[in-house]
Formats: sequence, structure tokens, C-alpha cells
Amino acid sequence: MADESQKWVLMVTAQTPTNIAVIKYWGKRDETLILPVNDSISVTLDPEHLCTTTTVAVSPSFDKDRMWLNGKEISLSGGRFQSCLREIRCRAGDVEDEKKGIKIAKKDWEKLHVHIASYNNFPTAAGLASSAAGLACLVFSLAKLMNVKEDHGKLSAIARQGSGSACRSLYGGFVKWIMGKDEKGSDSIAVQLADEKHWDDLVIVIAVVSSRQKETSSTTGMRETVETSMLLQHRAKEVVPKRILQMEEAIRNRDFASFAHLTCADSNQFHAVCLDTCPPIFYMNDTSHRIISIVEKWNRSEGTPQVAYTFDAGPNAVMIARNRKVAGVLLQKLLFYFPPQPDTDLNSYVIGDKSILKDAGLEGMKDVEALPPPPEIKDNIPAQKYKGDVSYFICTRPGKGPVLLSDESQALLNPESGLPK
Ligand SMILES: Nc1ncnc2c1ncn2[C@@H]1O[C@H](COP(=O)(O)OP(=O)(O)OP(=O)(O)O)[C@@H](O)[C@H]1O
Ligand SMILES: C[C@@](O)(CCOP(=O)(O)OP(=O)(O)O)CC(=O)O
Repeated sequence: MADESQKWVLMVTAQTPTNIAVIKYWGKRDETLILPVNDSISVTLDPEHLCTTTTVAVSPSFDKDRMWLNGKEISLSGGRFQSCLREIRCRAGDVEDEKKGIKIAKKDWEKLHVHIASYNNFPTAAGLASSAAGLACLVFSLAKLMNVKEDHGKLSAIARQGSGSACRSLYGGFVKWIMGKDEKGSDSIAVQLADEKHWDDLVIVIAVVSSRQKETSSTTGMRETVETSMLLQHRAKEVVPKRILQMEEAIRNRDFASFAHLTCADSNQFHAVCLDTCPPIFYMNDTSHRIISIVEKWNRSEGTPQVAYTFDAGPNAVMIARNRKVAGVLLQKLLFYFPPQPDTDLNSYVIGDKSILKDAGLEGMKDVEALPPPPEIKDNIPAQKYKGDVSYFICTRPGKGPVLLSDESQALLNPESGLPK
């Protein structure tokens, strides 16, 4: 290792996506190792719209491990951060940066400290899977910095110990987290079912219903469910194994009808299991329920599903449309029922891939105000509007897995001091 007096800093920056489960993970059989009671399947969301960027740095001048999340220093003393750091450190390899004249031997990593800075380009702890993108990015970037030679499957098993759903963010496209059988969790890993190009017609619209921090965290919620819900046992043993096979087939065949049926049914069963918990857990609110009704009514009127919906541990709706045209119609319906507060401009109310708005003829608030009521409302009662009940919408699509950012200007830490920029 370089002499202590040398003040070099070596850094790596990576970007990692979030993911949305279409067959949900809910319930652990081992709390520390984070081993689930069932397999789960997710779609990785395009990092262009939702992602975590993390810079990790090492220097002999750092006297302890430190982390900054969205610009604020946070403690790394939690068991989950410690598990990830320990598992990555013990697999570290020799590192050489010829240009900077830095040489780190495998054995030196035990004594060296790291600085970590991470930024989520979307709300943290608001039910948009920040922990999934965040912990996957932490593990991925540390593995690159420390020249860990493990494949993505092994890295997923480490990210899993940071947050269960994080293991699925190590891949793009469609991902399965295999629950595994091993008591130590070596076979509880994520695998890619298909990459993001396999089914690139799909468009994802997220209704951010509330970006306030939620009352019951996923970790606490699922612990209480495991302790008290009989329905969870039935779900894990009888329902999910069959659904996993059906979902894999639906993805393989790009069979949207089956994909949508399974996605909606599994989201609804997850929330039923939450209600079956003692005391019951409510993650969805009235707005979430309204969105379900809008999509269900529309799907029924078309005779075949156009849009799938799914809700994680919060009220935000994630809707998956079969193609761009359908996504445009979906946005028209959503904007009809949930127009923004006065003085909100459409550009900040619908973010992400705005080209869908344009294709649907929605260029400004005038177009939103002129939207007719959806035709599936058959009764004579005028359709009610719920102005302001949705904070904003995000339009996105299935996306790629983690990538390294080689451009130093994208780093979150200063290359000389190793402190946040
Ligand atoms: N970029 C990040 N890097 C490291 N850790 C992160 C990052 N973002 C979030 N986290 C961790 O995840 C926690 C938030 O997780 P939590 O499960 O409460 O919310 P969420 O992941 O946004 O929602 P959900 O899991 O229900 O979709 C944060 O308090 C922090 O510990
Ligand atoms: C509802 C979910 O989003 C639950 C995610 O739970 P977390 O992965 O956040 O929980 P921990 O493993 O305790 O960190 C469903 C899913 O993503 O599969």
C-alpha cells in the first residue's frame, strides 16, 4: 500500500435503477440474512428517470467509513450497511491505478476506510424503492472500487442483505429473486429472466400519490405479517409458486393479458395480506383505490387488459401499459380524473418521458381541461374529479441494470478531498 503520508483518493461512480415487483416479496424466513418466504419477480425501471448515483472513494487519509445520502451525512452503523461493507471487503482484490501511481494489495482493504456519497433522483423512503436502488448501487460501486471478482448473482446476494428488493436491481429488464433453500442464503440470489429489449413496447406510468414518508416500513410491516397472518402462509406455499411459473411464461411470450392479470392479482393479494396482519396495515389510500377502479373499468370495457397496476408498501400506483398508444390514453384518463392544482404547469406535473404526453395531444393545461370524460362511464352521473390528489406522474419504461460512470464530473465526491462536492 502507498505510504500513509500520500493523500491520494481513488474513486468509482455508478448508477443503479429501481425496480417494481410484479410478484411481490413480502415476508422473511431469516431477518438478518434477509431470506424471503417466496420467490418474486420485478421489472427494472429506466434509470434515465429513476435512479441512484453513488460515488465510493478510498484513501489512506480517511480515518473512518462515512456516508452522505442526498447531501446529508448518515450513520453507517446499522447492521445492514455493515453486512454489505463486510461482505464486499472480504472479497476485495488487488487494485492498481497506473496513471495515479496507486497500488492497493488485497490484504490492505481491511485497514482502509471508504467515503460514500449517494443521490436519489426521486423521493427517498416514499414507496418508490429508494432502498432497492440505493443498496444495489452501494454494493455494485464498492465491488468495482475493490475489484471484487464475483458475478452479478453473488453481488445480488450481498445487496439482498442490505434490503431484500435491492438484489433485483442488479439486473435490467425482468428479474427473478429465487428464494433459495440454503440456511446461509448462498442460493437466495437474483437472476435475469429477460433484458429490457425483450419487451420494449411496455410503458410505465407512476402516480405519485404522496411523497410523505410512510408510517409502517416494509421491514416492520412484513415482520408483523409473518408473525400474525395465516393468509401469508397460504400465499407463500400455494399461490406464489404457481404465479411465478405463469409470470415467467407470460414474460417469455410477451403475453400482456396474462402479465396484467397476474400483476394486478398479486398486488391485490399483497395488500390483502397486509389487511390480514394484526394490527392491520393500510398502504393504499382512497386515491389508490380510485386508480384501481379506473383501470379495472377500462380493462373490462375493452374486453382485454390494456393496463396492469401494482402498489408497493405505499399509496403510489405503478401502471404498466401494453404500448405507447395505450399509455397515451391512460394519461388522458388519469389527467381527466386527477388534474393538477391550479397554476401547476403540465411540464412539472408529468415528468420522465414526456413524448407520450405529446403523442396523446396533451401539450398544455388547456388540452387537459378540454379532455372529455372517459367513455366507459356509462351512467348519467357526471364524473367526479379529484384535483390535487396526485402529486405528479412519472412516465418511464423497463430499463437497464447498473452501469459505471467513467466521467469524473459526474462523481459526487471531490477527487482531491474525498468529501462531498
Ligand atoms: N441511495 C441510497 N444509498 C443507500 N441507502 C439508501 C439510499 N436511498 C435510500 N437508502 C436507504 O433506504 C431507506 C429507505 O427505505 P424504505 O424501505 O423506507 O423506503 P423506500 O425504499 O423508498 O420504499 P419501499 O421500499 O417501500 O419501496 C433510507 O432510510 C436509507 O437507509
Ligand atoms: C412491497 C415490496 O416493495 C417490499 C419490499 O421490501 P424491502 O426490500 O424494502 O424490505 P427489506 O428487505 O426489509 O429491506 C415488494 C417487493 O419489492 O417485492
